[in-house]
Amino acid sequence: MDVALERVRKSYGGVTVLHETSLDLPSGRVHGVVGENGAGKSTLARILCGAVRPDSGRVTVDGEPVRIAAPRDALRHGIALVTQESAIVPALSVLDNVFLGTRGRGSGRRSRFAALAARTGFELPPGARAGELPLARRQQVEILRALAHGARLIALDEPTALLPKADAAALLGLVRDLAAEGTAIVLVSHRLDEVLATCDTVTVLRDGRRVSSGPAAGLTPDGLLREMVGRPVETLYPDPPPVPDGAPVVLAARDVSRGRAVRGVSLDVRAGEIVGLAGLAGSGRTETLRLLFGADRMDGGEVTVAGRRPRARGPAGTTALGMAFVPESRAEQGLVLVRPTAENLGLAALPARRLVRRSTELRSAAATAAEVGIRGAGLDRPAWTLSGGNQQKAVFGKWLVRRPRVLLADEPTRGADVAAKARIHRLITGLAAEGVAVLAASSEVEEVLGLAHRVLVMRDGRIAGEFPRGAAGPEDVLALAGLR
Ligand SMILES: Nc1ncnc2c1ncn2[C@@H]1O[C@H](COP(=O)(O)OP(=O)(O)OP(=O)(O)O)[C@@H](O)[C@H]1O
Repeated sequence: MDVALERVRKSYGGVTVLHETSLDLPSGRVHGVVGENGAGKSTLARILCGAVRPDSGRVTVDGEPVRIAAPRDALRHGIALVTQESAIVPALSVLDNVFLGTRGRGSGRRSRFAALAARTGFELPPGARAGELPLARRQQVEILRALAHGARLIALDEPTALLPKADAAALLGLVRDLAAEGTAIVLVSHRLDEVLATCDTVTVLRDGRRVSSGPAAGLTPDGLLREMVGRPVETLYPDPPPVPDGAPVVLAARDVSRGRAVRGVSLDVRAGEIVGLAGLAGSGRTETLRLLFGADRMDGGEVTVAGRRPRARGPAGTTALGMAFVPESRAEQGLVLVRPTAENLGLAALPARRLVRRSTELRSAAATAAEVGIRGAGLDRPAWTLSGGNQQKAVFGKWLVRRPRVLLADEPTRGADVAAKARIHRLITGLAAEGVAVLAASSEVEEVLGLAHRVLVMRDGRIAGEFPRGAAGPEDVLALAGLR
């Protein structure tokens, strides 16, 4: 089955976000789509899968135009989209999500599920509530769903953004296998090296225009980056500013525990220090940050900020002491997507000033948006109209307004393009230079090593060890993390 986009165009409120763009997506091929945050990659993928209707242009299957008005129609034509912000039904089981909308019930489904799991290597509990799975695993549910529906074209929007290298490599291996069996794949990613290693062809989008499209062979990450941005970019991670001698401990955790996920974590972060939290998926990184912030209740242990215990339970108590938290899932926990971006940027400041003048809010939001480099439709538009990478910048911006004392960040650069990533790193080191204590977790070991003064490695809910800056490479960290 050969799918093609023919001269599709999309605009919102008079702003064209995708100019007439055509793409051929033949079966058995992996087609990469790259571009800066907001370039139009997700819009393209959503048009293909019926989640967005183009203003003009069409989708054809084997040369015949098809009517795709909704994701349901796309699935009927064998086209499925797997996004970063998961489209699963949280209250349903994994099994029910995978077979949602297909015929057949009962034991037949169980054995088909087992077959799909074996084929993909995904170890998913069929009876678990899908909403309880971590984000990276929910995406696996979506991939199984696409396969269960017999999809012949699967578009994957940043499928490796939350995966450590080994898991990312396994997923990309699966992508190649599916292509070898005849499935057409669209791969949207900011990891240019993996795009080049996995794709047969690559299309570069810039400001909603296709600037190039051709075989991946012969392309380099640097060359792609130049085409993406059309100007020189700063991509080097800055060295963190040195921590002054005698800088006081700001964030202290003692024996923090919750079930089997976090088992007696103790750590100190000093003013101006950036501490990285590394570990494999499921090692307890995300859970530890959530406990420190009070997003989940601890079974035992103590958290203090500058020696003081929170006076109220939960985030109310920790934010009052100056803690800020950039969560893993911006859509669920980071932003109120239906509200304007300006309001989101003012959110964290709310308890301090209960009544906000609209003009003050907009002015303050504009300053923050410029500081973090948000690009998109106006600040008065709902936050969901921002592209993924720009939403991530907004989550960051929201906390800058408050000038926190402690910043907890889980996957701080998820979905950010290469330039935006460097920008977020500069923001983090800038906060550290002002004396903020930073604890940042990432599934990307290189990122933690590049950013932090010191890296704590988690394994099975415990801190397995620690490396000062420059003392370890990615392999050392992964070995301590328990990578086989
Ligand atoms: N419903 C909408 N209303 C207004 N603007 C929108 C809407 N949806 C998308 N946009 C705008 O369209 C542009 C392209 O967004 P898109 O999500 O396709 O970018 P992207 O290349 O996928 O970016 P990222 O790498 O950040 O995910 C952005 O400027 C975005 O703000």
